[in-house]
Amino acid sequence: MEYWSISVLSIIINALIGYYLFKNFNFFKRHGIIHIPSIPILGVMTPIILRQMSFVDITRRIYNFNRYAKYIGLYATTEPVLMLRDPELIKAIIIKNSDKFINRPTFNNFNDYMITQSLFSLQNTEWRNIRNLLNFFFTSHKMKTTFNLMSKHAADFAETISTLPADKSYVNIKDVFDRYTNDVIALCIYGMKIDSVRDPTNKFYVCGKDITHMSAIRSIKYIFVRTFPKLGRIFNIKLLNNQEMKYFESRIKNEIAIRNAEHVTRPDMIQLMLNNRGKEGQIQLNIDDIFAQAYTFYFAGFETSSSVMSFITYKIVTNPSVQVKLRQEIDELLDKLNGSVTYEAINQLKYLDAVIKEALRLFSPSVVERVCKEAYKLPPALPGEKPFTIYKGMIIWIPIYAIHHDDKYYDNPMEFRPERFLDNDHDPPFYFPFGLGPRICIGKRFGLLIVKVVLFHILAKCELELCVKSLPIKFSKKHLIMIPEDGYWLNIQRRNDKNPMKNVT
Ligand code: HEM
Repeated sequence: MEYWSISVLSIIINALIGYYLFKNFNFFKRHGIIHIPSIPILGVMTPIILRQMSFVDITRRIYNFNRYAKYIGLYATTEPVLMLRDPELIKAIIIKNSDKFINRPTFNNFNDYMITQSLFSLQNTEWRNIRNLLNFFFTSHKMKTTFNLMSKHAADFAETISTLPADKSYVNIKDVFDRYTNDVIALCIYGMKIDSVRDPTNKFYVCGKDITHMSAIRSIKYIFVRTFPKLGRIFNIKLLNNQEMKYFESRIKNEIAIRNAEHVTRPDMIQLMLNNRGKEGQIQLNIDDIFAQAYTFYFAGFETSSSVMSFITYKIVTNPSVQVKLRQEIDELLDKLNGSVTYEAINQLKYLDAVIKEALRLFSPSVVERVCKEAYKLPPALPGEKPFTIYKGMIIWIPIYAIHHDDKYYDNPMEFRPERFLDNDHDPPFYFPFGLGPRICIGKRFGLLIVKVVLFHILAKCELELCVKSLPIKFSKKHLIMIPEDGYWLNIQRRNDKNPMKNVT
């Protein structure tokens, strides 16, 4: 090819790339919408990519950009996104008009089956059918059965950590809770007995931890595929294509094969999906679909629950009067029940419930996302401005964390004060740590139970204290979700005061 034709071709390619990268950049200015300034291409994700700021802090900065705006524009990389600030508008969109905002931004462009087929990513009728099927696992009736499995496991776990030798009693509680959560999810959702607390190199745990870990490289791939879906397809970029994923997949599929061969049934979620096979009019899932959902529940439940446990423990240890009150409440219940604990009884522990709710307010997820299915007209963001119509395909963010930290809705929002949730029949109106509308977290009951049960057993048996390695918790700047930066260390001792928990069942 001649020199001049190469030059022309490269000018055209560069112009196309430039157009593609910058075509949206004036979107909000053109529409006269208040928006947070950011640099082109990387947009508000710049501090995440440079690891300067955690994602929750970024969302709070955008939210606080203007205290009076009903919504604020932003560029998440090259994509224009609308962050809704006004709770009434949020409810109108996500609850009253949920049919127009039922889906999350598409993950269809990912090249991993377990991502595209997961309940998290599915859209419209496909999502609704699977959600209806899986909802059954999270009914309160089903949770009672799950409680028995969970409580036995948690009692055993509390016994193990309460008897650590003195030189090992400084523990990284995040690591310990990771293992505990792994084992409980494996038991209650897959029907598999794993003991990664006593067996630190347990392969299922090691692989599970790897495949849920948003490493720097995975986060970059994730942002890249979301920003340039077509290129993601062309280069066949996968997030979960490693040995650990293959091992995890083989363990779940093997469990299914054993059940098929031996006609074994278990009260878990895998069984729920298997039982649907061959039933007329019911959704039929093949083995890959079942695995995709199994993976989703691990991915969605593991880091969230374990981080919440760590954050709550941190708040308990740094507020000793809270630990005393919790212990009193738990001891009184155990006295009353003669050392045995039931699903109904644990759910009556009002102070424990308030501590968990308050911790979930302070450490809630950053945002939930929806994508618009049909044009939707909004009032002006600020008085005197023009109304704006959200277009089909536009992404909206609901900033849970920022709303939970807004002093308009919570007095001294940074303060840990469980009393906010005591003596109220209803949660505060703008409280939604599990999201909202029809796509609210399906695992909410399970997540609350797993946290409640483990705290109950730990506080009944152990004394938690700060240790020389305890540092204030910081959010990781390496992750899109909120997790403590370097774990969290504390000292765990067996309780030696009056303790009715000697023979707890
Ligand atoms: C305890 C901590 C947890 C928190 C704070 C949490 C929070 C959330 C949030 C904010 C969402 C998005 C909701 C929305 O878009 O409106 C979500 C979705 C979801 N969560 Fe959770 N979650 C937790 C535990 C769990 C557990 C234990 C499981 C499973 C065992 C789970 C499974 C899911 C699934 C599958 C979805 C997607 C639901 C759908 O699209 O239909 N979560 N969660």
